[in-house]
Amino acid sequence: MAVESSETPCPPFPLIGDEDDVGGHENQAAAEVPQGEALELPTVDLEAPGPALDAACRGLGIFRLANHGVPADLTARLFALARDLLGRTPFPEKKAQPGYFWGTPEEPSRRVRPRDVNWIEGYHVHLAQPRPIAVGPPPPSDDDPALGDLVAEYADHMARVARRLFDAIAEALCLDADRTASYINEHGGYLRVHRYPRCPEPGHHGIQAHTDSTTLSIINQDAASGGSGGLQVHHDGAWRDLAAPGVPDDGALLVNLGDMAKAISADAYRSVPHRVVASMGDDERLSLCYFAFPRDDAVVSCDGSRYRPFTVPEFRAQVQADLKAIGSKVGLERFLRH
Ligand SMILES: O=C(O)CCC(=O)C(=O)O
Ligand SMILES: [Fe+2]
Repeated sequence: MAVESSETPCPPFPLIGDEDDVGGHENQAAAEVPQGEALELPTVDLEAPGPALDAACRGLGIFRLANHGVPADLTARLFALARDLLGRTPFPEKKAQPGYFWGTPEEPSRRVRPRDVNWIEGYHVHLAQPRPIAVGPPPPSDDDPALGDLVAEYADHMARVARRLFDAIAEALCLDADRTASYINEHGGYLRVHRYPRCPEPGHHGIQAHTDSTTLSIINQDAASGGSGGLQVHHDGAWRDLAAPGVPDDGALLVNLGDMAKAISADAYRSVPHRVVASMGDDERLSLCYFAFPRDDAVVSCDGSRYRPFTVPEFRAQVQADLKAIGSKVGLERFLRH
């Protein structure tokens, strides 16, 4: 049995209670690593990143970003539209829309257990596609915004923020002009609009633990999600919620570094393991996530690095091969020099 009927907006997420292979398995999510105290994140000011940026990248690998210049009303309109589209549209209609995804993309070669299916749905947008961006349904009338138009406007802000941030990172890492230009492709990459629907059963993840394969990722969570909103970071041997910001709804973005930032800094910067717990209370979580990678033709390398030089297409191919063979990403360890 699944939770959904064809009339409801909820995708057909499977329940753990219906698993037929539970014998001998512990509930992984419940049995896991201890939960530590909420983590206070440093704040970096995009207008004056200074030494705080380098320190945050070396320390936690995740920080709040203030003074980013993304208009609050653009974010609010995007969240309102996404909430409406994803929260009300019957699932069969949603799944026919361009860019829609839900759950965990299944590898044909392996069976994903119900407890491993992510309780998430949303829209996935490749930013390199020509505009107008084809995502979601057509707007009901010419006076209504198309999801693709709002996403395009938001993506332009993300590109500006990512470039500015990366220029400051490149300066801190003393990267040459070529690497500064090519280690982040701010107009490529992708953007995801996430909804974590309410989940009726404990033990599920919104997104299971992972590191991003990006240079950097920028997360914007809706105000209703509060401080942490289900996002957790693995730090000092425990999963930690994020402490609420000093000022509620301070409008800051969250930035986390990914594997490419770790590689180009010879492990000086952290690619932080994180996950999202499934939405259990009354608030369901929404987030806008922007993912930026090096250009495809950039050779990712760093003096003194443990990793051999590689390109993003090589890295992606390895991740896909590992997902197929063992069901999970191995990541940078696959690129260690011998
Ligand atoms: O939705 C979020 O806040 C985080 C999602 C995430 O970690 C990812 O998509 O890689
Ligand atoms: Fe992530």
